[in-house]
Amino acid sequence: MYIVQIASECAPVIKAGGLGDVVYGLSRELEIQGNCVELILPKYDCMRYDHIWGLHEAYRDLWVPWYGAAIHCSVYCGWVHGRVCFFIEPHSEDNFFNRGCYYGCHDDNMRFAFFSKAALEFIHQSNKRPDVIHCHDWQTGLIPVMLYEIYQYHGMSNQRVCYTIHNFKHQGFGGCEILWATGLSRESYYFDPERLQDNFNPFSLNFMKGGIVYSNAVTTVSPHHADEARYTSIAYGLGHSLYLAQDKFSGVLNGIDTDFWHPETDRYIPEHYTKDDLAGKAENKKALRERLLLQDVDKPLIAYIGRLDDQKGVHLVHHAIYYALNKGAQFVLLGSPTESAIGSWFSHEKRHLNDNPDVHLELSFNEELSHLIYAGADMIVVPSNYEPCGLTQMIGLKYGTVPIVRGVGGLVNTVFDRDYDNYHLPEERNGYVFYNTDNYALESAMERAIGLWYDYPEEFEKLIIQGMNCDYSWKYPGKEYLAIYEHIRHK
Ligand SMILES: Nc1ncnc2c1ncn2[C@@H]1O[C@H](COP(=O)(O)OP(=O)(O)O[C@H]2O[C@H](CO)[C@@H](O)[C@H](O)[C@H]2O)[C@@H](O)[C@H]1O
Repeated sequence: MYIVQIASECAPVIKAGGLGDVVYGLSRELEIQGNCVELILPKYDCMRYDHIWGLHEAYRDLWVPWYGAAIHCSVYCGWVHGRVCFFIEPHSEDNFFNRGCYYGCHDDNMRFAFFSKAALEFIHQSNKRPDVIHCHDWQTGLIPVMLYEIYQYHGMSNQRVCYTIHNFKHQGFGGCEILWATGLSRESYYFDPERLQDNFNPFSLNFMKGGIVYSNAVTTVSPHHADEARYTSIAYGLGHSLYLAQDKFSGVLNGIDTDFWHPETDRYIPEHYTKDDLAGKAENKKALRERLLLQDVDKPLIAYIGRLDDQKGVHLVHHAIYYALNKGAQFVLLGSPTESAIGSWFSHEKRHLNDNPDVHLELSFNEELSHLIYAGADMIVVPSNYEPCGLTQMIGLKYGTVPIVRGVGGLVNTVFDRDYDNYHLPEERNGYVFYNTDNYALESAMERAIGLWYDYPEEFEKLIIQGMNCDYSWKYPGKEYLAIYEHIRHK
């Protein structure tokens, strides 16, 4: 099958969070399973060019219709760790992708509406005719809309769209300017509850709703989160749209790319190790302590890695730091704040804890350091308010780092409480789970984990190995996506 992935991120060249990992990892797996896969991405000025091989101009004159005129674009092609990627570079005063950031601009909706239009225009003009176009999150929600309403009349009537929602919180909104810019035009047609009109604000168009309404298949990134989206308010107002789309909506658990995330081959960690010989893990713990100037003592090391965002339960992340220190553990945090208030809060904590030899807070995005933390820590906390899938617990498991998670979203599908899980045999359990959002709930799980580490080290090691035995690779999710593609292709 010929599949084109269109997204705003692809790890490691463009990565703000888990979306990038998924776009890369899924693409690689689909190729391994015998398919032809290409990716279309924006050409940001700040992406990691050192991860692109053979970048060259592949298509010089792509004119993309925009506001009744057209914007001139170049399309570059290069290989990102083996994946063929096309990067779209517009030449206009808007400077859509030369902003020194991926997201967070006042005109993000216009930037990604343009990217969506340009991606379709590129497919159209270069005569690519993929069987399936797979788009991701709000940034590409307009692709199935434009495909169905415009491009199918220009020789693209056989293309089918699978649309994956990684986070319902960010949906992409805009007014009639989006319609005029993209050439969709007809205001009264799109400002309709059955099309793009937002379910709560009648004066707004909703990109993600467009993705749900117009795609042939809609997925989110774990089965449990699909249920949450259907039956709770976590779909942020899109519950009714999902209800209407119920026949094409499902949850497919993400995987992790076990070529990139593997303690036996990881290029960023000083010592490799396996589940049969964990000595290397202890060496990585030492190296991590050295790098972050933590004291080398007989204490467990607990980590948090992720965006510092309300979604991630930052109040519990904060509490976890102090609770760990009180209970005789060390704590390392690697977090990228998504709001200035959260950034200031954690910067304040960082200064406050600066001289403590048992804690380090790193407030930045650092891919290399994240690998060393996964390899060197004993436990990883994921106390999210909601979590569509969550990759850090799966990466943690692969590296023998015991997850302590809140039982929501994909965390429910991947972490099974050592002491209380009713559905898995003791030898299949791999971590600790708590449910409430208060400090006591978190403490109940952390206390059990730290207690096991101190009092029953052999039992703790058994838990590590059980976690390393879990297979959260892309092998099975890749097959599930292929089954979805096959299904929509023949419809
Ligand atoms: N400061 C930092 N430095 C280095 N690396 C960092 C980092 N902060 C995060 N990362 C890395 O980014 C990824 C984050 O994965 P998450 O599952 O937490 O995704 P996120 O919430 O961004 O995305 C959304 O999409 C993904 C993918 O579908 C879902 O799993 C998730 O639930 C949903 O919220 C991991 O690879 C992690 O190591």
